[in-house]
Amino acid sequence: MKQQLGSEAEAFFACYTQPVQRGIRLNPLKCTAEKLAGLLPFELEQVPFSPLSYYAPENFKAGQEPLHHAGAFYMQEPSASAAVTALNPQPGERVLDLCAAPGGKSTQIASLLNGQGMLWSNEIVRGRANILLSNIERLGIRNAVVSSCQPEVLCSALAGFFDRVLVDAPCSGEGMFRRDEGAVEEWTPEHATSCAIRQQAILESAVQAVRPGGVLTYSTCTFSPEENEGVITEFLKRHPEFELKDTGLTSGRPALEKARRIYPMDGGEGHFVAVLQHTGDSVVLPAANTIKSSTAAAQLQKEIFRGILPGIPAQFGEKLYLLPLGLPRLQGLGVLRAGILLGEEKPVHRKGASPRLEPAHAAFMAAKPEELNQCLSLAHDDPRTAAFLHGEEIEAPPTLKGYCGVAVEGITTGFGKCSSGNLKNHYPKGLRILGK
Ligand SMILES: C[S@@+](CC[C@H](N)C(=O)[O-])C[C@H]1O[C@@H](n2cnc3c(N)ncnc32)[C@H](O)[C@@H]1O
Repeated sequence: MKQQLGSEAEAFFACYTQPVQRGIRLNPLKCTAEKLAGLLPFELEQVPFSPLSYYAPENFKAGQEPLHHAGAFYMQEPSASAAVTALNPQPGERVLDLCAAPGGKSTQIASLLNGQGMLWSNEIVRGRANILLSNIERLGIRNAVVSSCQPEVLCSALAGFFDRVLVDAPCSGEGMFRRDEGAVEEWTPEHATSCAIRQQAILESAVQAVRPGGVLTYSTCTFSPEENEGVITEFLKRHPEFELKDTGLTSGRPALEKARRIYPMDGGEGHFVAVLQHTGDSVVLPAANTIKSSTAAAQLQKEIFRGILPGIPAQFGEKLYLLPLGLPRLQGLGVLRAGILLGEEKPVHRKGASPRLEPAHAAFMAAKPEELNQCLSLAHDDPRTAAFLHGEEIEAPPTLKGYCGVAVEGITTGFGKCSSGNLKNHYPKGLRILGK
């Protein structure tokens, strides 16, 4: 680091005697900056890497905040938000996040797509893909596909399909040293070299998925030149059809002239970001999906939502979905979720009876209160909010009957089933706040 930073090395090492920098990112799909500022127990101070991100105090316990359960924000290390700012996704585009769990950058991409276009979030490790999916659900993202697939399989099946691809690569994690002692213990020079080999391999897969004219953004949270400038220099040698573009970031400092390095003294824990543009010719797109519309899914959609949302109501096994428009073929790509999970068909053990349609938590999370047929509105400090998040039955106006959303401060946070002035709790057991 002394060699890399020269006269700034002292300032760099001095940062390691300071507390870790934490960040919180607004989810504009569900909340506004004014609402967030009014309800959080600290002042919002903007970070220099993304207009949606703010610093958070070291002792802030997000999991205890009803607004976190509502999906109003995502906790993200401040400099990590720089990669998606540089990726610069535009509403209506198709964007692939190839190494996506736990979902910090995917949920940021979804915020910028603003419900238009398609986000494909992939995570190779299945257990981590489940965490990614739960964050996609919590933030109410409607237009995402979540998969757990090998990058080479996914990217060759979806060749040329994406306007923008993000590779937020697994790395030696030097930018994590202040918050994760495990990262310090794991670090060896050999580990950095093996990471660089893996990063090259992931980029070799990713490159196939980018359409001509499209953008490939590479990021890591390490300072090692081998995994950053080294990987990009090698990539450009192998791929003359790509050129390095300016990241558009003004914070941090230049690397390879157009890429960007962020160090702890720049206001975040540390990141490297490079933007590569495909300058090649046209490509053959993957086959479109031909999915039959399902009447059960359409019916469940009507039971939950007031109006018709864009998408294709579809059924796979007992599960009912509202699929995003323009999906490619999904077979063999380890897809865990496409679009909104509306709910499930449950068999009724009575002769001639049609199956019961049971809504899913995810369907309510993706809705604004005004889009729901029924919704119980609570203030964040209403004792029923805490009781609901603990999994308890709560009081509701007797006029509410059947499945009903629960909104905290105007943000849908879950649902329940109302009868006789009570709401039976359907807040998922795994998400409940334990203890009082
Ligand atoms: C830096 S993390 C991604 C963080 C994520 N983008 C976010 O912002 O929340 C890198 C991810 O790559 C995954 N990964 C590990 N080996 C991989 C491989 N060979 N190919 C693709 N992804 C891999 C890891 O499981 C990890 O979730």
